[in-house]
Amino acid sequence: MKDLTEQILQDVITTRPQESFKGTFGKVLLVGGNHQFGGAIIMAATAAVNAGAGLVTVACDLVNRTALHARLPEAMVIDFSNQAALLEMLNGVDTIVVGPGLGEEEQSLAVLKTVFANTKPTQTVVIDGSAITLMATHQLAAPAGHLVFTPHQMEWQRLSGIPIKDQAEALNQAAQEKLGGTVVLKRHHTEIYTANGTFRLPIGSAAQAVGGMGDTLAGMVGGFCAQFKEAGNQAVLAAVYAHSAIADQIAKDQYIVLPTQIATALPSFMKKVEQGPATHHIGFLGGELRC
Ligand SMILES: NC(=O)C1=CN([C@@H]2O[C@H](COP(=O)(O)OP(=O)(O)OC[C@H]3O[C@@H](n4cnc5c(N)ncnc54)[C@H](OP(=O)(O)O)[C@@H]3O)[C@@H](O)[C@H]2O)[C@@H](O)CC1
Ligand SMILES: Nc1ncnc2c1ncn2[C@@H]1O[C@H](COP(=O)(O)OP(=O)(O)O)[C@@H](O)[C@H]1O
Ligand SMILES: [Mg+2]
Repeated sequence: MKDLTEQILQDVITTRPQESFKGTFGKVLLVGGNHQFGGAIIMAATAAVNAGAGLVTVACDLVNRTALHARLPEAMVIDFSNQAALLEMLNGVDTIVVGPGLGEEEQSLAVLKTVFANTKPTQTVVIDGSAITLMATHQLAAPAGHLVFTPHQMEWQRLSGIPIKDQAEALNQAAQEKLGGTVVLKRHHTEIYTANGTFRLPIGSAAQAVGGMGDTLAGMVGGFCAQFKEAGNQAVLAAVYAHSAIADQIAKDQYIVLPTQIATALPSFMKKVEQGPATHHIGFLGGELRC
């Protein structure tokens, strides 16, 4: 297993081409946020927007619409129970993030089945939270697309059948190969299982053990995959690294890190990476963050 380094940020977060428009940087659809877990999809969508996705739409329970718009007017919103609207959005985006706050009710399952039946091989599909649990409990086949699973250890137990205490590299790698796609196994020192090897995140801390931290990561992964398409899987690795690098910065002054602070800090963090380590005395991750 190879430790990720800051270099992954330099490799992926490059200067935007000036001859461009919002479509250049990818269209993301985030599906989740039922009547109970609206905060999850708001956090994920905020992370996707702040990570630089060109155009972001949320499909959720409309009870969350006002809150979403009040927090994030950059995002558009559709009703996740409106089949026609959902199909149209699924057809028009590059990247789909499904699961944050989706819940495990009948309605959640129906929405997930619609998503899984209508993705395309060219799309990136980030499968998080409730979507992983529903996939496991209802034995749903994986959808078409470049798949990125982002389970925490219990979600990985549900999906892979490997008990948490047995989640070691060889078993996890075998389960990833069977499943296809990339697996971001979230834990202290998150592990990323890919078709091209296994990586370990050497940074991050217990200050991140706050509800919504994974929802934020899922949105960041979606945003990075949409914007940095050519980077492929490297974009996933960069999102995972940036998420905890920002958290470590904030944790220098705070006992806990709020997930929303990570999203807020993202644009300035990415600018520092773009400028490169040479412009800073103690490395670009040593600079001040706005959050
Ligand atoms: N503000 C919002 O709207 C928020 C909405 N959210 C949304 O809620 C939905 C459900 O997601 P979930 O992760 O909260 O619940 P679930 O999948 O049942 O897992 C919890 C169970 O697994 C166990 N467990 C063992 N190891 C673990 C580990 N390493 N990491 C985590 N858990 C671990 C754990 O053990 P326990 O804590 O009881 O000891 C417990 O028994 C999902 O859609 C998500 O997006 C949340 O993001 C919160 C903020
Ligand atoms: N002790 C810890 N050390 C490092 N990272 C942690 C720790 N606890 C939680 N995290 C990170 O926080 C996130 C938690 O994800 P998840 O459980 O899905 O949160 P939620 O569903 O509440 O948004 C993951 O990225 C995980 O790696
Ligand atoms: Mg989660």
